[in-house]
Amino acid sequence: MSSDDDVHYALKRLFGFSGFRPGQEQAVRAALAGRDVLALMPTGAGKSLCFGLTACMSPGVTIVVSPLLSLIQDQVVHLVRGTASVCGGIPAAYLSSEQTEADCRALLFDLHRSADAAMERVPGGVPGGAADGPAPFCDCKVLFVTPERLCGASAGLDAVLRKLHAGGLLARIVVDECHCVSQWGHDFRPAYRQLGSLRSRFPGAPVMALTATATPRVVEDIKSSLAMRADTAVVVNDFNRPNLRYEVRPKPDGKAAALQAVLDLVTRERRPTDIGIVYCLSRDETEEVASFLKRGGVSADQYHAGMTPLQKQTVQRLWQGGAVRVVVATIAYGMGIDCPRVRFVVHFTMAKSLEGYYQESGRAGRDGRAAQCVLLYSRKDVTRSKRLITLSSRGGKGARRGRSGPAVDEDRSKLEQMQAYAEGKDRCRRSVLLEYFGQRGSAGACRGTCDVCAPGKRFTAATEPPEPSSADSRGSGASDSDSLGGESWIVVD
Ligand SMILES: Nc1ncnc2c1ncn2[C@@H]1O[C@H](COP(=O)(O)OP(=O)(O)OP(=O)(O)O)[C@@H](O)[C@H]1O
Repeated sequence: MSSDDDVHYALKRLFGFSGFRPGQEQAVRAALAGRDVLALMPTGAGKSLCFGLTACMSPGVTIVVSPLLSLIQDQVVHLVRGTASVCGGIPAAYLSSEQTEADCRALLFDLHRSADAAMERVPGGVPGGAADGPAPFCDCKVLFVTPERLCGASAGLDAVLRKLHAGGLLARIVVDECHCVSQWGHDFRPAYRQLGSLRSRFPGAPVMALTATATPRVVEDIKSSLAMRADTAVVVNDFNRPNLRYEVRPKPDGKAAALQAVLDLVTRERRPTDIGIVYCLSRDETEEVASFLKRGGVSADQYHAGMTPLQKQTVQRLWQGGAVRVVVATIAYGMGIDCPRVRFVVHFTMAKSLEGYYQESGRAGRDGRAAQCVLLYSRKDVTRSKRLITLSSRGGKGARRGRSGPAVDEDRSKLEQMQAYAEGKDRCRRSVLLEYFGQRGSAGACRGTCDVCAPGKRFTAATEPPEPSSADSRGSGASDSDSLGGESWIVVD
């Protein structure tokens, strides 16, 4: 186990941060003590640091399973470039189908070499690894892979992992966005289910699982699906995002009026420099809304799963740079979008679950400053979503695949809870969200920052404190720790 000073020194030396955010230190310390860790931290809380720092402080290579290539690329860039000016860049890499054969082979070769060196250090090649002395240098400390790649038929990767494991250099297996493991989660991904086999494939390698959205039922499912140990440290943060202002407005009847409502919101209620996201249900709808906004003089672009990786990257880059103000997106624009200064998130169509809503609206205000989250609600949209759920059991177009029986019932029940949130007139929006994640005792957390607690109030830019002079309040990455999200954390042993 590392001493207090070691962990703080490494945080400053590697990431340039002078303090931890809530929950980070507990997760890192438990992991460094060799325990499995399940961390539930709200969007933007800094989950990547939990595995990044732990990886740097552990001998060997940490494998990070992440659901999307775009997310993986983003995380690698953040780890390597984000720390470049502080420590020269944490060595991270990824394996994907988009890399050339030669690049994949070079990376696997490097890992093989490290594992061989580890075996040579031990008399007779008996695995002993880290405990037997300083680990040999390995060019890669964090290796990102998709679940399909890790559990699929990649013989090269499998051989490397076995060798690293035998040499005691498989430091940890991290399952990012681990709610994808669960059928009861809102983003179930069949390949995540197979990750449970990693425990028997690599006995002794600790597991760290991270998510921003998991109900108590999903937490139990994650623990058993990943075969996490009985003494797993469960680090649960306060999910409250005090800087987000929640509001539900009736969506005007008729397409033209609904589109005008979004345009008004983006132009009249926001500053011309504010960037934001408008979520829609379908690709066609994103195109329609983006075109309308553009005709209304707003620089907007659409983003959905039907676009090429290059098109998606371009939109994301332009938006993060401020050249595009509004991204009109399906839920494909969600996990891993890490732009600190998003001032508004509008749901043109209701999310299909409260987890989805929490995660999508949670893209706003990651710099800790006030941000507006508006849901435009119409019963017709509920009907559309219900139809998609029914289609999903038959594998219809635009529907979630692979849903059947109890999972479809679960989807219906989640939609009903979302509908209840939208139609609720007397329950604080914030409390409904927090209680959904099992965080009771949230009364008083809102302080008039939702439309139920402050009836008739509009949480526009005019009601927010003035912008600081520097456009990006995150700064160089060498900032102090800030209190994004709640102040408290709980560790359940
Ligand atoms: N201790 C800290 N002090 C200051 N900034 C931090 C700290 N930890 C993380 N950050 C910054 O916070 C931002 C968000 O971190 P990160 O992307 O890991 O969040 P996340 O929890 O993975 O969010 P999401 O679930 O939405 O993807 C990053 O830019 C990161 O550099």
